[in-house]
Amino acid sequence: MPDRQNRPLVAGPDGGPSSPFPIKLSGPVIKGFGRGSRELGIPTANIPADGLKEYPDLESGVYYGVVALDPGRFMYTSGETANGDGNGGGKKSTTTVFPAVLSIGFNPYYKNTVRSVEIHIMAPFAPNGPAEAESQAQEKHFHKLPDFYGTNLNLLILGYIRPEYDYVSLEALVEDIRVDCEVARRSLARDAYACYLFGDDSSSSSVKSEREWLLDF
Ligand SMILES: Cc1cc2nc3c(=O)[nH]c(=O)nc-3n(C[C@H](O)[C@H](O)[C@H](O)COP(=O)(O)O)c2cc1C
Ligand SMILES: Nc1ncnc2c1ncn2[C@@H]1O[C@H](COP(=O)(O)OP(=O)(O)O)[C@@H](O)[C@H]1O
Ligand SMILES: [Mg+2]
Repeated sequence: MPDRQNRPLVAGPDGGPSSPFPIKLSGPVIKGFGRGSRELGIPTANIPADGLKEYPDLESGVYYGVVALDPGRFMYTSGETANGDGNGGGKKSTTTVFPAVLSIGFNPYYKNTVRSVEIHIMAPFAPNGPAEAESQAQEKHFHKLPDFYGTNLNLLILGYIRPEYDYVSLEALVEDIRVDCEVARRSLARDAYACYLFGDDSSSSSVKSEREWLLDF
């Protein structure tokens, strides 16, 4: 395993997602092994891996992106952020678009035999990006929502962070995931990525259509 001390805190080009991103995956939230919350303190919404068949070359690893949950089953009600709904305020849709970090693969630490897609949904942040203090506060506790098993989830993967690793301890795995959350937040706060979260009027037609897909349930 390479040096995990001095990791870059931003991943992917500043100009926006580049091929093969954005990658679209969706499906109902299913049960995993129950380790995310219980052992790591980091809940991950697992969705079926079938959608990966369309991307046979996609390597296992850790990615960042944006997520929406079917508002017919799950409605986000927290007023934690500056804009509350995470959509930048005053937008047509009230469905929250969340920043997310995810793992695709076999979880080498646990030696799974089946490939899984597991998404940790992070707290929404304001359109001008997470302030340093807000970011540090979020790092202390991983974001927890009420359970939403069975809810349809749409995911746009926007960038790649790192390969999956085995670890010497659970603490080392959790610490790397903490840094992944920071990398995802900083990467998504850049203008060419934040538009997927906030959908401002000046967004390009491709961003608009990808957001339409994201919010279509
Ligand atoms: C951002 C992120 C990065 C992860 N990186 C790794 C990793 O490098 N190696 C690993 O074995 N598991 C990794 N995991 C997966 C965790 O081990 C997994 O979330 C945990 O086993 C929970 O599984 P469960 O949903 O089946 O309960 C990562 C998970 C997340 C959310
Ligand atoms: N921030 C969050 N991100 C993802 N899932 C969350 C979050 N908060 C709560 N959950 C809930 O926790 C479940 C995941 O917990 P986890 O311990 O990983 O269980 P499982 O092994 O069944 O995936 C999700 O399916 C979802 O219902
Ligand atoms: Mg999980």
